Amino acid sequence: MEKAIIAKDIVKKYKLYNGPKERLLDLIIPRSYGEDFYALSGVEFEADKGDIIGFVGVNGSGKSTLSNIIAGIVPMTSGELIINGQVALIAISSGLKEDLTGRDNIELKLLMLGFNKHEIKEREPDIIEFSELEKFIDQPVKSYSSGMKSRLGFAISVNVDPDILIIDEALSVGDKAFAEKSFNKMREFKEMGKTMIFVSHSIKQMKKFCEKIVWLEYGMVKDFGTVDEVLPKYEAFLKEWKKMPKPERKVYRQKALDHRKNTPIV
Ligand SMILES: Nc1ncnc2c1ncn2[C@@H]1O[C@H](COP(=O)(O)OP(=O)(O)OP(=O)(O)O)[C@@H](O)[C@H]1O
Repeated sequence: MEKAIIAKDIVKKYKLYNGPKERLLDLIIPRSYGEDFYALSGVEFEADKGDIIGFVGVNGSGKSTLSNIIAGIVPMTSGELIINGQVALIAISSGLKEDLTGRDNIELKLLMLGFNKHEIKEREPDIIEFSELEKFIDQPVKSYSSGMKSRLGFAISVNVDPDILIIDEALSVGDKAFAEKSFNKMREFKEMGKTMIFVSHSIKQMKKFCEKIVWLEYGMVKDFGTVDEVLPKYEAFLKEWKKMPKPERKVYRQKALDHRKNTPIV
């Protein structure tokens, strides 16, 4: 089976500062201030061409960081990432320029992807129609609701015909009818053999749509396998997690982080 994504030992390190002064001082005197924080460490998974993979995990587990690294928006600190094909990421307001109008955003995004003026004019009406933003398309994006931004982002991304489509929570905002239309579009993509990564807190959507699951926990892969293998375990965990009082969650988190400390990071 041809691979669309191979991720090996992906690490993303951020530096956390106590305020802007520390950040500035760290710039002037390198490595003088700030604390290392690993948003991802040792992340590994593979996607075959045509796979639909769900990223799950509680808040802050690293789903968006991993999505952004795969989309080339955020650089990784270390690791190896092989991507076969063009990637499009749809996240709430991802990559939209707030001061530009919806139409300008469409044109800019397509220009950046290498489409010429003629091709842009040809695709624009389909994008506007799909987004259902006809009345607002010449208004600045900063006046849009998060649902409207998500619709514009979705309409652009599916119309540029990517090989790998990442949808990060973009269908959790906005109306049900648009989400249904988007799911139909995604089913079309699936039939065309495109690879998709779907990030959502909705187990129902995961079951409906995904074939494989990457379960992230504090920046590490807790489990990777088929939906039938991984989702029941994740659901059982979530049930316990929701019942867990805060101090217990802290202990759980610490155990996971200690485990990571004992796992060498290359
Ligand atoms: N630019 C940044 N600087 C410092 N820390 C960051 C940065 N971006 C993300 N993080 C941290 O990295 C961790 C992973 O964040 P990420 O947004 O990837 O998680 P997530 O699983 O997508 O969470 P959610 O479900 O809440 O969207 C979090 O602890 C977050 O605070």
